[in-house]
Amino acid sequence: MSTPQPPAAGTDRDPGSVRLHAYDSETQWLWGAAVSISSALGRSLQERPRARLLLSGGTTPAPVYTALSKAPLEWDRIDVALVDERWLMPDDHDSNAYLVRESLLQRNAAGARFETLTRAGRSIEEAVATANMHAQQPADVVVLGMGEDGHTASLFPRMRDLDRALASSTPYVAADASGCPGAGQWLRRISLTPAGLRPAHTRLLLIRGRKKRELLDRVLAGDDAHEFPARIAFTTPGAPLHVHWCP
Ligand SMILES: O=C(O)[C@H](O)[C@@H](O)[C@H](O)[C@H](O)COP(=O)(O)O
Repeated sequence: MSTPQPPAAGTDRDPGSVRLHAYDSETQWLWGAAVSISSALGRSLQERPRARLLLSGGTTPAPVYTALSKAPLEWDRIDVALVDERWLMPDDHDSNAYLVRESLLQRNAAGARFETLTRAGRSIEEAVATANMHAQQPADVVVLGMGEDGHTASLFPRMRDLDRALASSTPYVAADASGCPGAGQWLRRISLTPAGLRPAHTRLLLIRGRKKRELLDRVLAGDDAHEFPARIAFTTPGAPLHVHWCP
């Protein structure tokens, strides 16, 4: 069987509720994704006093966040929060909060209001309760990533309590990723759940590289989120999923 070829730059494919935006270069990808996020936020701000943006960490999205920080939006009307977090304080360089601060909350976006998931002196239970309180305001835009094991947010294949997280009625849960190699050294985490993703108006998945493109095909070929938790990105009812990919 031949390797599936990605569509040409900028072409869109629509297998149901998933739209693939495939670009030839990193530059096209980061601007394509940044413009999509910024347009969605701009539309929300026309309709509501404030907009809410949920962001993932990982090694992929920083260039998109840097491009987005230059968008001419009314950033003081935008609340930025996290899809997930390792159980690290926001000033830890390995935290997702640190990544978002360094890449997005600069330039025009410096005036956005930022909600970290962790805070000194707060237990993980208190942090989850606070996240669930803030999430009463549904997200306008959710930016997801996908690990090479098919995880998204901090929902890992074979994670203890994955069932509970997938079935949770609350938008955030505490996660124990012991025994999940994809979690690296950060085993205690806080994660968005399908219940938290469901009300979002716009969903994006940012991925790069041939391996993730091939993984995406496998992920899209089924619907069991236990095998690949990233499937919640398109199996959770609600907005279509926009996948932005480049080699
Ligand atoms: O805290 C995290 O690890 C992230 O929020 C996580 O969900 C990320 O989006 C994926 O791991 C993809 O990461 P990469 O882009 O590094 O593959």
